[in-house]
Amino acid sequence: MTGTDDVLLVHGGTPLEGEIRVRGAKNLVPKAMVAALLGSEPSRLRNVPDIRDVRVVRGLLQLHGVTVRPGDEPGELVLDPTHVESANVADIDAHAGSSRIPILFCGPLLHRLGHAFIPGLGGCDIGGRPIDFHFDVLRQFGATIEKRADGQYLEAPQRLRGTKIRLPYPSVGSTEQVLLTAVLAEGVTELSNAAVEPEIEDLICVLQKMGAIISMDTDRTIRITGVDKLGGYTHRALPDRLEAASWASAALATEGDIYVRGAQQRSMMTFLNTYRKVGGAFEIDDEGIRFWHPGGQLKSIALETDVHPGFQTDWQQPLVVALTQATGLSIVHETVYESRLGFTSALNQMGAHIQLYRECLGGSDCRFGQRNFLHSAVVSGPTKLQGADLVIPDLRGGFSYLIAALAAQGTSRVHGIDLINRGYENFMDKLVELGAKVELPGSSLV
Ligand SMILES: CC(=O)N[C@H]1[C@@H](OP(=O)(O)OP(=O)(O)OC[C@H]2O[C@@H](n3ccc(=O)[nH]c3=O)[C@H](O)[C@@H]2O)O[C@H](CO)[C@@H](O)[C@@H]1O
Ligand SMILES: C=C(OP(=O)(O)O)C(=O)O
Repeated sequence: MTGTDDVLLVHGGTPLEGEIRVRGAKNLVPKAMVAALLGSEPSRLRNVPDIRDVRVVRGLLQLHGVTVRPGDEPGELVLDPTHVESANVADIDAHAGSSRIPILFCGPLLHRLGHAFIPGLGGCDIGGRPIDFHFDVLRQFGATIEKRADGQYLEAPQRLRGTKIRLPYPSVGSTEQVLLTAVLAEGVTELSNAAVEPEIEDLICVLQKMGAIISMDTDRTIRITGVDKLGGYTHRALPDRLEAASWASAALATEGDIYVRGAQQRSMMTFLNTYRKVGGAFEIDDEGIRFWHPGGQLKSIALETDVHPGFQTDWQQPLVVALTQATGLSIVHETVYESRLGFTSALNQMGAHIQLYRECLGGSDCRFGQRNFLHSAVVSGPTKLQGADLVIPDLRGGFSYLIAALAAQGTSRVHGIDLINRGYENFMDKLVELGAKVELPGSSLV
């Protein structure tokens, strides 16, 4: 989708109603694909969504000699790493800026080839997003790293060695970096202050199936005993709890009713508690979760994003749109990313009342309180939203703009919708299935 195709006209005011399905998690699937690189046999990954981050990783794996082909069932990939080889730097560099996943190729490539080239990373522009923890831990394993103009060059002169690591913050990517590196390193690795998101647990399940030895304590400590060789895996990816929550927020903001097939209670407990506090209704069965607006007024809340088991930061932006419809003052304290509230200025143009603050509002102090970042918000509601011209800033911000446009009176022009394909499978088809009145300019209602 490019040029004018990248604009969507959204005619708001219709509740979203019906059923959609979420497949494997954007924040697990590409990493499980990278894990396949560590094996000496093919792996089978099921429940793979057709999203851009998956395509990027597939391309990078293929450049390194991994064959990737569809498996027997829809959404299954077979990844064969038997002939891993060095890739051309210029070919890898063509993926610069496309996703955050390339950084996770470091450990597997160092084990398989003794060297790795990592291009500039992409991902959402919601903060500085440094990768210092990643390189600090890789150095501790024994890797050397050289930053050049086009990217990072890494080498492992000898087999990487297990080590004792304490992360300064429970970073998801850095925890995964340690896991993907430690499993084949010599000796034991002890990682403390690790992230323990459900996607990390699922990655550990993948690695255990391959032959890794990994234990998790209740105090954010993960111990990995390195092994000499790993095999392949067969794994069904856990469902995307972030996409599921986005549709749940869309149901609330548009006064709709959406059954999200595939949504799982276990990984969404914190979201579900918050949803209930706001006044949203849900019903859980074996196949998914139905989310709906039960009528009456929504309630304002105090919300703080945090690492798991806290309220996931990627749930924040879509839910804020629903909070514009709640009665009273809601407080949102974003503690994971320093710049994840900028998207609210467009909501204000649509009629919302959202004021940003540099202070840590709503309870605890976070890393950003003394550093001048607008990372707290007060949302006053309810406010009627009006259609507007919107430019999508990032993945979840983009989905939030779609929700806002659907909840608004009148027509919105949403620019940059291709970005949403990075993490939401077939979102246009799903919108149409739910009764949204959306239109690509120049064509009839889709
Ligand atoms: C592809 C993927 O899985 N993305 C998810 C992953 O991102 P990602 O793995 O990039 O997020 P991290 O958990 O690493 O980042 C959390 C915080 O740690 C900081 N940090 C991180 C690494 C580092 O080397 N130095 C550093 O300072 C970041 O700037 C951020 O403030 O976890 C985030 C937190 O749940 C989610 O929002 C993203 O959707
Ligand atoms: C921040 C996100 O993703 P990424 O880390 O891929 O940018 C997200 O999924 O909301």
